[in-house]
Amino acid sequence: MSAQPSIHPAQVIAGKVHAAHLTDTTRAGVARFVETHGFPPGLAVIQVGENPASTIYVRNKVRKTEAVGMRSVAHHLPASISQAALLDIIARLNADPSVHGILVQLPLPAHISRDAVLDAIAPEKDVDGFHVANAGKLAVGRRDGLIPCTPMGCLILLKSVRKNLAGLHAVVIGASNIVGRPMASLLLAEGCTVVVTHLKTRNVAEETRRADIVVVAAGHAGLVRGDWIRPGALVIDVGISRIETPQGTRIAGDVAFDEVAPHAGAITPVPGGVGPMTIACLLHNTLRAAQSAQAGKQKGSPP
Ligand SMILES: Nc1nc2c(c(=O)[nH]1)N[C@@H](CN(C=O)c1ccc(C(=O)N[C@@H](CCC(=O)O)C(=O)O)cc1)CN2
Ligand SMILES: [Mg+2]
Repeated sequence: MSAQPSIHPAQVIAGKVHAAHLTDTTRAGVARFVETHGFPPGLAVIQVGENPASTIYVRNKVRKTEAVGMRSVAHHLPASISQAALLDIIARLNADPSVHGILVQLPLPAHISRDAVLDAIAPEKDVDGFHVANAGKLAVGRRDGLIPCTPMGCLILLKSVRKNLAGLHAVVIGASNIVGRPMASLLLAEGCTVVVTHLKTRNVAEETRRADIVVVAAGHAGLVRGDWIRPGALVIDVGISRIETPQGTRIAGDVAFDEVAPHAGAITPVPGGVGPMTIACLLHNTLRAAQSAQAGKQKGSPP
């Protein structure tokens, strides 16, 4: 009998199921919070302009925030709003004790500085984890900051298939502040050897072929091909692109799923993989921010 190549279909990681579990845990935590303090955690969501994808994500965030028993405050602002007026709204939310989390949906219109807006959010209310203070804490290995939701979701999914990631070789494709860089910091904190590839990397496939873990956040549909992946590797696909096909629009990830799945040990699908974890982690961060705010008050209150 001739030897057959050892091809085992990958475990498909059900992000939706993991997101539902995390959301259940948050819902229970919110109930305990309300019982203890007599009011719910509050999340303010700011959307600027009419980006259709943002409208869907914001609507989902509001719905899911309320579904776990938290209070949601939505601000939908015109695309023409000035940066100063937006900063003013953020300042008011920073000062509002009933608001524990604040997020500004990205992308922002071109006339507004993303960094100026994100850094205006009080770091302890920055439930996206994008403020430079939270990014800095993560980068230096501190655990007391708020962690960006998508990379946190990726890590939870990775650990659902392999508890101990120490010593593994991880390759992150994409160096954005929202996914790639914080993902690299989280993997480093888990004990991985981490390579971050980006637009200027000469041969990305050469890097991924060595990897036990590949996290792809490139925004380039189907970038990662079957022969980029070493047998048994864990593959996390953060990409979401809308592709026009003769059958209509379809959502595609950055990984050519049908080619990669036969080689991978485990792989996330798109849709239904990382995406649902992003909002579940946002709710988790909001509860955590509310708990920290209350603990801070108790510490600071007179005996
Ligand atoms: N302030 C922020 N802005 C943006 C973030 C963010 O975390 N904070 N991330 C993305 C958008 N995003 C949440 O805001 C987000 C993207 C995708 C999903 C999701 O569940 N995707 C589904 C597919 C849904 C579809 O498009 O049809 C999936 O992958 O299964 C949730 C949240 C950019 N902006
Ligand atoms: Mg396999």
